[in-house]
Amino acid sequence: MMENFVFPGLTTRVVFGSGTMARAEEEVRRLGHDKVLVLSTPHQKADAEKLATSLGSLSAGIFAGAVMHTPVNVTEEAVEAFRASGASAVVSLGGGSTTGLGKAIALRTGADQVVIPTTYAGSEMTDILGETAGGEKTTRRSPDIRPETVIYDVDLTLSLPVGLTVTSAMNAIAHAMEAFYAPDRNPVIVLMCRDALAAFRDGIPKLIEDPHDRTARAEALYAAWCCSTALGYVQMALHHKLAHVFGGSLDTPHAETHAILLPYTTAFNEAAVPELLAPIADAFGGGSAGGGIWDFARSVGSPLSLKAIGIEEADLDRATAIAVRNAYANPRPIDPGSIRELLQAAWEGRRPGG
Ligand SMILES: NC(=O)c1ccc[n+]([C@@H]2O[C@H](COP(=O)([O-])OP(=O)(O)OC[C@H]3O[C@@H](n4cnc5c(N)ncnc54)[C@H](O)[C@@H]3O)[C@@H](O)[C@H]2O)c1
Ligand SMILES: O=C(O)CCC(=O)CC(=O)O
Repeated sequence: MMENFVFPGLTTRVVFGSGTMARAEEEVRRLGHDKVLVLSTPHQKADAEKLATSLGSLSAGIFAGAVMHTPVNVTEEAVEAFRASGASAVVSLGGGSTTGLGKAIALRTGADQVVIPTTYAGSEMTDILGETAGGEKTTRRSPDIRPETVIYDVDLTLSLPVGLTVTSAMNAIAHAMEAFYAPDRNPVIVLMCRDALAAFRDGIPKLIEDPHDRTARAEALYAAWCCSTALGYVQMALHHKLAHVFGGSLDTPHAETHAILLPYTTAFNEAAVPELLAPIADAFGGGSAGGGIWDFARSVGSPLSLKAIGIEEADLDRATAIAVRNAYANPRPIDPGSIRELLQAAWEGRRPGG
């Protein structure tokens, strides 16, 4: 039977395709701005400079200091640069770290945001901002955080290294996984997530063979848009909470952390809501959602254990304590014992369900 639902509408304008970055000027002007600050990480500064040049008189300069997990001290420096530049909007060129910085600036100054994503992390379609201060990551949601315009340019993802292609896709799949059981899910989001799973399942092996396969890159970026949209309209639960604990308190790399935890959080919640996670088992096989996603992760060379990214076994108790501190809408009740068991399995890299 069809469940009751609310469909909130999709508010962010999306421009998708190949070569679409050339439309940045038109999109900024469409929002009514005549000065923008271009944002990037230090690694993508050359790309930001090219973009700023192409924006001509619209460009008020570049801030190329975005850092993973959005540290508040970096944001403060960027806000100062934004105010000094005379810009009224930001153009964020890069992965989730750059998008996060743009959101943090927007929240503090009211700036509009045009985001040009270059990974599959999926921050661009959400109203979520995670920020790190004092060794802890806190998350908030607000309509003021959600970007006004997103330009997906397939060409910009051709340079994404294979390792990050795989783990960033796993990060996106995690958004779909939690959307399937979110209390505020709706049929449109569920359809988008099903389509995204198939696109990643078929596209990622092709990108491992040939990272410049434009058709597969387009499929993967489309899938990333679907998953980001899902994350932007539903509540996050255990999986994202655990990823934030490791990222915020133990400074683990974001995409890898998601990739490693995903089979375990999936299996944990599958025990409570197998019917809601059936699309994952359908997409990846393996006899179960948790087992299927672990098999897929192994087949595409995704990291499989927390141990492999430098987490000490002794860190698991602290991570458990932080993870159970706040309540969130998880379909299976959470207690320290079961979370510690989940983390032990993820630390060792054991296949869920044997
Ligand atoms: N708020 C949200 O809704 C949301 C959602 C997902 C992720 N995030 C945040 O995003 C951050 C992680 O984002 P990420 O995984 O995209 O990492 P990232 O943005 O830090 O990118 C990783 C590295 O890859 C480089 N890079 C990005 N795209 C590239 C490309 N096409 N070619 C070559 N190099 C490229 C970047 O410059 C950076 O050095 C975290 O801080 C996370 O919390 C937020
Ligand atoms: O901006 C954040 O860090 C919170 C949302 C988020 O990180 C989504 C994710 O974990 O991929």
